[in-house]
Amino acid sequence: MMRISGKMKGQAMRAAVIGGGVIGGGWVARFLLNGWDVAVFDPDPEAERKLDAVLANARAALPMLYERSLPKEGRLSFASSVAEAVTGADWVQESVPERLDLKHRVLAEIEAANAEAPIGSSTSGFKPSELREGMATDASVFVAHPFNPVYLLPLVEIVGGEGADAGVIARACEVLRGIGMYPLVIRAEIDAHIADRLLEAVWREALWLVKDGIATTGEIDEAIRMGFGLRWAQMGLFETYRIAGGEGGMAHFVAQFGPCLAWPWTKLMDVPEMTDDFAAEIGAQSDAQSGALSIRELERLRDKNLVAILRALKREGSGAGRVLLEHDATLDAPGEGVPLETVRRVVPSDWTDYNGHMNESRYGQVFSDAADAVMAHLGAGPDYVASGQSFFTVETRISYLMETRAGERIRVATRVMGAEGKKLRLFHEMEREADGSVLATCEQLLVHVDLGTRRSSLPGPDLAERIRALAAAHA
Ligand SMILES: NC(=O)C1=CN([C@@H]2O[C@H](COP(=O)(O)OP(=O)(O)OC[C@H]3O[C@@H](n4cnc5c(N)ncnc54)[C@H](O)[C@@H]3O)[C@@H](O)[C@H]2O)C=CC1
Ligand SMILES: C[N+](C)(C)CC(=O)CC(=O)[O-]
Repeated sequence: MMRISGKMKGQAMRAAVIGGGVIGGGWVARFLLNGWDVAVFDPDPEAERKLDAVLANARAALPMLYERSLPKEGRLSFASSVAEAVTGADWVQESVPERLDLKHRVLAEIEAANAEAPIGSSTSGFKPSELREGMATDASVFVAHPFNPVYLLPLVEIVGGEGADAGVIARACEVLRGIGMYPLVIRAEIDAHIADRLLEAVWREALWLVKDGIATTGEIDEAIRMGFGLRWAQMGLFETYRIAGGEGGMAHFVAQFGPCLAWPWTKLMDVPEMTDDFAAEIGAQSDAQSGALSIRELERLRDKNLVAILRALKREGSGAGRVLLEHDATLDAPGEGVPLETVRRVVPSDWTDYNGHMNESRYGQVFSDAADAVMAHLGAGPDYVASGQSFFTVETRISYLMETRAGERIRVATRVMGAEGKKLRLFHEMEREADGSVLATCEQLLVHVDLGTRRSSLPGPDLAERIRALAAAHA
């Protein structure tokens, strides 16, 4: 009977990743950057070098998604066998190539060395019942199918299949949420789960379009990224089509476009034969389209775009942006020490401008966030605002001392410099975490406000006393 470790917050959790290729490497990054220790086993002598490249990309991208710091990065180790990697692990993620005989062999080795940890398989297409065929116990492996790049995209399709332990699936989902992912539990096992079934239909049609000489690989990509690809990222398929039905919604959409399903718009199950010539033609078109950049360069471009898209979705709380907001809320908030630490984060790339450094408007945001953290520390956070009282900033003076670049970790230390009646004076210092250099300072004057009258007002005696105590501590 498998279980998930009952370790408490603060205790290092350990994942074992078996197979450190494209997907295994992504899992390693996702776990490590969320504070888990990770042991990897991969017989490829180049595995460590390749993993380093994936990790460098992940470190440059994932932390930018958050308004708070991710936990301290975990420790990475390379094991010399499956058994060594999985012994004592709290989670095992199998990510070896998509061959059932190989998966059976590796899963049996995992099970022999660790009969307790849940074993997620990254398989794109195999059903859990197929994976379990070679195993001694009944339900120790389930499908945990991620999407590339695993360190940025939240979706993991979870398929337990018949006989899976519902409690373990529920706990597995909790673990995945803890590392910022979105587990989608699929109720029935089918070949290729949900998403790859959809993707394969699109892939088949795209191959036909190339094969029939209708479109090149580049034209097909433009058809996706200039139009429906953008829609899919934020509303998916059904919600998008509901809107496409106008005020009549889905009913009108189905009435209008339902008959098209019977027309020869698609070739579906008719698969173009992948002859050597056809494979070479696709390869040549793809080289002409994207060959100017190396795969690593393309990965970095992809990651930058994904970070920007995800951060835009986060602003609206839509789609994957909602997952990010929820994960942000679980990360440790600053708000300790004298002076008070009020911001700790990474500078996202969309905060930089044509001069290649953080734009001045973003300093305003950082210091505004710092003031919010002071308010929360004083017990004047969102609940206080909802009760009809708040602070307004009436004056800000920022000194830009050094350049701040994308990807840098910054922290803000804040002192209460004075508190007289309705007025609260703050002084913020923004530092580069790596060397403690002061990058900018900010003097801020806030005034306590009654949100009912929208005029300045004295804070109540309890808040006034907390402000006085903090000012005294910072004097
Ligand atoms: N590439 C993709 O877009 C996606 C792949 N997947 C699934 O993830 C799994 C892995 O696929 P990729 O990472 O793309 O393949 P890959 O070829 O990039 O990586 C597989 C890795 O497994 C290693 N390996 C081979 N035999 C091994 C063994 N006995 N023990 C440990 N490691 C071994 C290889 O050296 C290689 O580094 C497959 O099941 C695939 O279906 C899932 C989502 C997306
Ligand atoms: C091509 N693929 C079947 C391996 C793709 C996936 O499984 C998911 C993805 O990341 O597209």
